[in-house]
Amino acid sequence: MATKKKTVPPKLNKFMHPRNPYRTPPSFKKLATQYPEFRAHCAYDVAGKVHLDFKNPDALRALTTCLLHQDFGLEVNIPSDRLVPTLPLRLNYLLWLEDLLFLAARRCGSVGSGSGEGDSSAPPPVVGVDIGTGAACVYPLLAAAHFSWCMLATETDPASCQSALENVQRNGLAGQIAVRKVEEKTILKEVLDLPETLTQVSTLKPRTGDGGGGGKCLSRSSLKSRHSDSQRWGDACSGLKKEKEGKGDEEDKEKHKEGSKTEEQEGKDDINGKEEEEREEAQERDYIYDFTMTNPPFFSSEEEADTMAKSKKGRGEPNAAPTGTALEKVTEGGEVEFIRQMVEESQLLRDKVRIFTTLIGTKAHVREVKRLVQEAKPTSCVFTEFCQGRTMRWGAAWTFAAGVSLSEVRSKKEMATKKPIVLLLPRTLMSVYSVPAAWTKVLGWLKALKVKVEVFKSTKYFVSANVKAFKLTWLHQRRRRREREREGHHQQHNGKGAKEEEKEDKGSSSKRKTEDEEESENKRARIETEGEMESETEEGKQNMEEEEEEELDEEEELEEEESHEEGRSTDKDSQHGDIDRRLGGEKTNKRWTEVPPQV
Ligand SMILES: C[S@@+](CC[C@H](N)C(=O)[O-])C[C@H]1O[C@@H](n2cnc3c(N)ncnc32)[C@H](O)[C@@H]1O
Repeated sequence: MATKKKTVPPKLNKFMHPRNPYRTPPSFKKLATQYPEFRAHCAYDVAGKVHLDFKNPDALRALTTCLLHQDFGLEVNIPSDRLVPTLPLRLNYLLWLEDLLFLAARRCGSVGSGSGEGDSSAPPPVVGVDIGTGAACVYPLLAAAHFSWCMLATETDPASCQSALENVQRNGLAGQIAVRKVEEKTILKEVLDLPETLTQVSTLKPRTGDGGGGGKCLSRSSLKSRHSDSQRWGDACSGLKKEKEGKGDEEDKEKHKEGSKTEEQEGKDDINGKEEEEREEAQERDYIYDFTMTNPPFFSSEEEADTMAKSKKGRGEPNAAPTGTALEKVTEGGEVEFIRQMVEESQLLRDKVRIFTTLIGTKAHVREVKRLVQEAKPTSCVFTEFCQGRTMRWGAAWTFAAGVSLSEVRSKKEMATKKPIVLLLPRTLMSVYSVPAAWTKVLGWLKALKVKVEVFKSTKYFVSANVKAFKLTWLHQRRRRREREREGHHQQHNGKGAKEEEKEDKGSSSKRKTEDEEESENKRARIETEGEMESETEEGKQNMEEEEEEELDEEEELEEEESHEEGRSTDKDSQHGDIDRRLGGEKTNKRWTEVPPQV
């Protein structure tokens, strides 16, 4: 009897964050040699290849704790009845945050609003908040060890809170990470604003010297240089590469000052005036927290958690064991309700927190979260996807800070899906063929079209701007093209015989089918990507929603990647899945070359 072939979804590692060290999977062989507790869960085949039993929660726990030790110098204890965090996803989220922070630093002065205590010349450290840190305290520990950020970690579950605290102390990071037990209904407002919390946070500072991950204080200035270096590994922030080519901000500023005002500069000044004002306003504001992050409990009830864990969704049995308790997985109203409350509270804390973020566990919730975030009317918001192994997660970030456009941070997947449009201006259009001259030309055209232009940065070498269309002329493009084609076809048809027409029809229908398939593929890619969406005008928003609705109607439910952890999913994370198939020291040795040098 023929057995049904199991569909294996494609691996998404190439879309992992460019600086994620686990883009190249770790060597199990090496890990097994170094860590007996990991070796205890390994089996060797005749070729000497190491296999891990992903269905065994203890094996998953050993993998995570050994990697945390090997790669970040962290000693972490994960209680046997608590969630085992997978590291590739955790790093993807943190690295995305780093990109957002860099953007905020570039756009509105200092990032790092916590204490710069003791040394008045030292730039203030980055201070972040992890809501629902879990027993491992994984995000704060990685944030402290690898990025040198200071963290406030909150947790409702007393046992997890105690375990988190012990993990922090075990790693000598109590001066850099504060852990607070909070009440269930508390998310942001009731904890971030408390005088006790503020006192606690004001004493935090990055550990001097080289922490586990080798990080040093990642303040505003170091964020800048870290990112310049990191461009060698990838272009997480659009436009940054070109900025580098522009030989740095300072030099540009000087040149700007020195030169007399040219025609081009006057054109720019118009737009940049408002931008400057916004930037100054943002600089004046003193944020206590640079960001908040959370991996919210996902389910609304234990029954839902069970059903989801058992649901195969056409992907076969879970490859890895679900870990975590109901306490960690369930919250009243589920993930969306948790995020709704957080968004609501973020409006009250707009002057205390620079960037709010959340992880979204399933694609089905992304649209609702977008709506919630946009309704809060942030100055900017962005949505992204986190790809690792065969698992996808989504992220949302929003800010009320002036002059920050979060959508400048693009995910690799989005960049790969959306091809850039390249237009070359003919030399004959300008007497001087330079970037400023070209920009003046383009700006003239855009003004004539009454298009809204927001300039992010303008130098001698490049201009980065956000251009918002006056109205959505591209909507229903496909339908319109079809109509045009049909009209043309009818006109032709009048002068042709029936046989000839039939022949043609066959040809065009197969061609149409291929076009349809192609279009559908593109849409699928677009929907899967769910790229960033800036706050738009009301009309824009509505149109965008219509467009999305159309896409979703046509595509129906896209298969979602879900992870083993928290019982959310059926598929393994790359950390737990890919790696056993890729052994060998060479790849492993190369792994860390993907991480930019610590600043
Ligand atoms: C899905 S787990 C995430 C744990 C960890 N951050 C991680 O990513 O591995 C969610 C955690 O949030 C905690 N939690 C639930 N509601 C909370 C709230 N209102 N404030 C703080 N923590 C909460 C749960 O106890 C649980 O530990």
